[in-house]
Amino acid sequence: MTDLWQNSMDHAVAAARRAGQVVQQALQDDRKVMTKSSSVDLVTQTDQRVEQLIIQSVKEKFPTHRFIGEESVAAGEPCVLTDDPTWIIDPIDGTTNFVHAFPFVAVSIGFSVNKQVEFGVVYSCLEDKMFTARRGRGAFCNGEPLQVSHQTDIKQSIIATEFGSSRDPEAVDKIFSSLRNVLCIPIHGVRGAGTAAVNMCLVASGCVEAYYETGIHVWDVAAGSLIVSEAGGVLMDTEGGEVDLMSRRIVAANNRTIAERIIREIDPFSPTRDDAPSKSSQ
Ligand SMILES: O=P(O)(O)O[C@H]1[C@H](O)[C@@H](O)[C@H](O)[C@H](O)[C@@H]1O
Ligand SMILES: [Mg+2]
Ligand SMILES: [Mg+2]
Repeated sequence: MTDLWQNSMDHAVAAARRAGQVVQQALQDDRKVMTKSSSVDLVTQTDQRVEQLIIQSVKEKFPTHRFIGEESVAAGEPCVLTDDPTWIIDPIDGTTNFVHAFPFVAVSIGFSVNKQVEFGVVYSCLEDKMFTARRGRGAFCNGEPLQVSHQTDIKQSIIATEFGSSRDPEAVDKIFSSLRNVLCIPIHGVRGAGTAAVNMCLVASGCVEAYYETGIHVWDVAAGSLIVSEAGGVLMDTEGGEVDLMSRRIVAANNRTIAERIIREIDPFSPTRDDAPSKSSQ
C-alpha cells in the first residue's frame, strides 16, 4: 500500500531538526522577550522566525497544504481545522523554558487530514530526542519504539501537569484544587517539564503514567496526542469522554484506568476554545 503522507512526514522531521538547530543557536545569544495575551505569555523573535522557516519550507513543497501555527494565530491568522491537510505547528513549545535556558524545549509539528492527526513530530532539541508517530504505525524516539507504562495503580504513579500561563485567580484556584486532589490520592509524585509536548512524550516513553492540563492549545498537543496513542496510551477530556484538541483540555494517560482515576480528581473549567469565532489571542 502506498503511504500517502510519508513525504510530508519526512519533511516534518527534517524541518523540526533544522528548527531545533536554530533554537539551540539562539540560546547562545541574548533573547529579546515580548509578551502576548499577558505579561507571562512570552514570545521571542526565535519563536516567530522558526515558525516562518517551517511554514515557508512546507509551502515550497506542498503548496496546497494549510497551517495552524501558534505565532501566526497570535498575529491574527484564523485557528480553524478543516478536512484539508493541515500542519499544526508550535515552533517552540516551552518558550518560558527557552527564555530562562531551562533545558526542555521542543519543536512540535502535527499534521491532520479530515480532522484526524496522521503524524506527529516532537523534537526535544536540547536532549536531541526526535519523537515521531504515524497513525497506525507506532511511536518512536530516535527510531526506537515507544511503549507507555503498564501501571494500573494510581498510587504507584507519577503524574505530569503544568500551571499554564493564565493568572486568572479563578483558573489558578481550579488548577491548585485539582493538583491537591491528585497529589493526595496519594501518588508517588508530580512532575512538569514546562512543555506540553515533552510531557506527552514522557507519557509515551513510560516515564510518567499521565499528563493533564487545562489551558493548552491545539499546537501544544496535536503531535503529542498521536505519539501517546501510538505508544499504547489513551487521550480523554478532563471531564471524561473523547478529547477535543480545540477545547484546550487534555488528559493523556498510559491507560483508561489511570485516566479515569485522575479525571475524578480534576476540578474542570473551560477556557475559550481555540476555534471560537471571535477569539482574541489568550
Ligand atoms: O507557549 P508555549 O508554546 O511555550 O507552550 C505552553 C506549554 O506547552 C504548556 O504546557 C504550558 O503550561 C504553558 O502554557 C506554555 O505556554
Ligand atoms: Mg506550546
Ligand atoms: Mg510555543
